[in-house]
Amino acid sequence: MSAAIALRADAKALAQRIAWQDWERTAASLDASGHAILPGLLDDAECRSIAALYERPEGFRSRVVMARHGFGSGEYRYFAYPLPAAVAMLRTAVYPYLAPVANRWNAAMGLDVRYPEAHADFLQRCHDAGQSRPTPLLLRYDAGDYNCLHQDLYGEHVFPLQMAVLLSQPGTEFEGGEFVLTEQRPRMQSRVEVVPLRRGDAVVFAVHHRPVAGTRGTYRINLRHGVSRVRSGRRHTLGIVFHDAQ
Ligand SMILES: O=C(O)CCC(=O)C(=O)O
Ligand SMILES: [Fe+2]
Repeated sequence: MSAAIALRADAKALAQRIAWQDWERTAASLDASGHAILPGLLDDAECRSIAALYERPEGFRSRVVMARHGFGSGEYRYFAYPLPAAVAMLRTAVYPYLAPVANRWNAAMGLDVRYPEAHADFLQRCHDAGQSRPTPLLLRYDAGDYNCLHQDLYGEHVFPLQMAVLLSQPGTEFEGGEFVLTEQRPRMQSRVEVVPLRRGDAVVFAVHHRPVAGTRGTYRINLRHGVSRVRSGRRHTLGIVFHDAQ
């Protein structure tokens, strides 16, 4: 079998895995808690081959050493365009399932921005506004590394949901390094959620805020995400942000 045929077969399998996710449950979970797990989005071979790209810098536009910026410890690289096929597929094929949630959230929060059905149309909006640098990224953490709580905002245009796929197996390849989310509710103390992921699972989560229905109407809560300290081993993640960067 030629490499091209193998690649097409993989693309079909990945497209099917995306389509077969329970998107109704995902939307309900996003509404209820601001995040949702997509189990087994990538298979082990895909996780391994995407993580291995980290050692091939020619496919990336930049490298960030987190400690230099006070972001934490560890490093990441932003992919260059054209994105690797699997990364591009994840971004364009997952987006249409999330756009209706994003539109509902904006309506609930009284925000006028609406998102088109196709990712290409949203990217065009970003690019027309000068946000044209690709934001999908690959992260690498070794023992002692962590990612401080943050929000991935890269300009005026923001798609309010993003996704991270865990590429390493907890318990065998690394220990610690939990994905965490915090929610800052108005006039209340912050709440933290630890998201249990296995290799190949993705977490979809709010980039910066989400609506919550209260007794006196809908209010907006502020979210941040990060990664607790990796206690041993090496942990890789693929980050999919749907807006591009200035
Ligand atoms: O490594 C992680 O799990 C989180 C990565 C992250 O901050 C992101 O994908 O935006
Ligand atoms: Fe992030």
